[in-house]
Amino acid sequence: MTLELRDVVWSAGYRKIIKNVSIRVEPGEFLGLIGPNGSGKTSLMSVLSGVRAPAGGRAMLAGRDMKKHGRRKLAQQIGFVEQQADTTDRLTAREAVSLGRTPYLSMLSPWSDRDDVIVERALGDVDMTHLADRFWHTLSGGEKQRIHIARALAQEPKFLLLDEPTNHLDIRHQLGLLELVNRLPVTVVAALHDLNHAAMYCDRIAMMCDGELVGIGSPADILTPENLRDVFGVDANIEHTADGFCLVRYHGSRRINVANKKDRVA
Ligand SMILES: Nc1ncnc2c1ncn2[C@@H]1O[C@H](COP(=O)(O)OP(=O)(O)OP(=O)(O)O)[C@@H](O)[C@H]1O
Repeated sequence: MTLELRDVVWSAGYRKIIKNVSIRVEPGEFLGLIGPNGSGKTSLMSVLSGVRAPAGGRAMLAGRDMKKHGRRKLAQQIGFVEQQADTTDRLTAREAVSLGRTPYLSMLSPWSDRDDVIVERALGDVDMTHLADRFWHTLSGGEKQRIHIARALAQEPKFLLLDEPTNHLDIRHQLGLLELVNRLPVTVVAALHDLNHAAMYCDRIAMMCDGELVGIGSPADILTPENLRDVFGVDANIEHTADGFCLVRYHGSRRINVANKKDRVA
C-alpha cells in the first residue's frame, strides 16, 4: 500500500504554506521529515494523514484520492499523532488508548477480547502499563505523549504519522520510542527536529524549507554541511561512521561565549 502526494498545494487564507510537494512514502520505510520552524512539516503531515484536504494536487492512499476512502477506512490505515493533541475529557490512560479501536467498532462488531489484547499491547509497547488506570489530566507531558502513541498503535495502522514524537520525552524514552516504531511492522513518517535521531533511525529523509520539499534521500545525501548551512543556517561537520551511519557535529562557540560572558558579568 502506498501513500503519495502529487504536486500538493495547501494554503491558509491567501498564503501558500505547502508549495507543489510531491512525495511517495515507500511501504515499510521510516521516512523522516526535517526542516526549520515554520517550514511546513506539520502542514504536510496533516495533508498526508488526510486531516486536511489539499487545495491543489492530489493526496492518495493506495492509488485513490484520500477523500474517496472515507474517514473510517482512512483511520484503519493511517494513525496520526499530532504535535499538541490534548483532551479535556475525564479519561484514564487506558480509555484514551482504547479510542484507537474506534474505527473498527460498530453495532455488528462490538468491543471484544481482541480489542482488550491490542490495547494492553499498545500500552506495553510505550512502557505505560503501570499507569494505565491513571487519569489523563494527572499524567506528565511525556506520559501523555506515550499514551498518544499507544492510541495510534491501537489503531493497527499501516502508516504511522508522528509529528515531533519525541517532544516532552526524556532521552531514554526518545530513543526507546524511535527504536520501537522502527521495529514495528508499519511504515513510519515522522517530523523530527533532532537531526542525529533522523540520521540514526530514518531510511530516507525529506527536507522542507519555506513550504517546499528541497531534498529527499538517504541521511548521508540530505545531511550535508551545505544543506545544514543553507536550510537551517547552522555550521556543522558530518562524520560518517564505519557502520554506514552519519553523525552531525555542530560547530559551537560555547567556550568563546562563556569567556565573553564572564568578562561582561565581571
Ligand atoms: N491555519 C493556519 N493559518 C495561518 N497560518 C498557518 C496555519 N497553519 C500553519 N500556518 C503557518 O504555516 C507555516 C508552516 O507551519 P507548520 O506548522 O506546518 O510548520 P512546521 O515546519 O511544522 O513548524 P515547527 O517546526 O515550528 O513545528 C508557519 O508559518 C505557520 O505559521
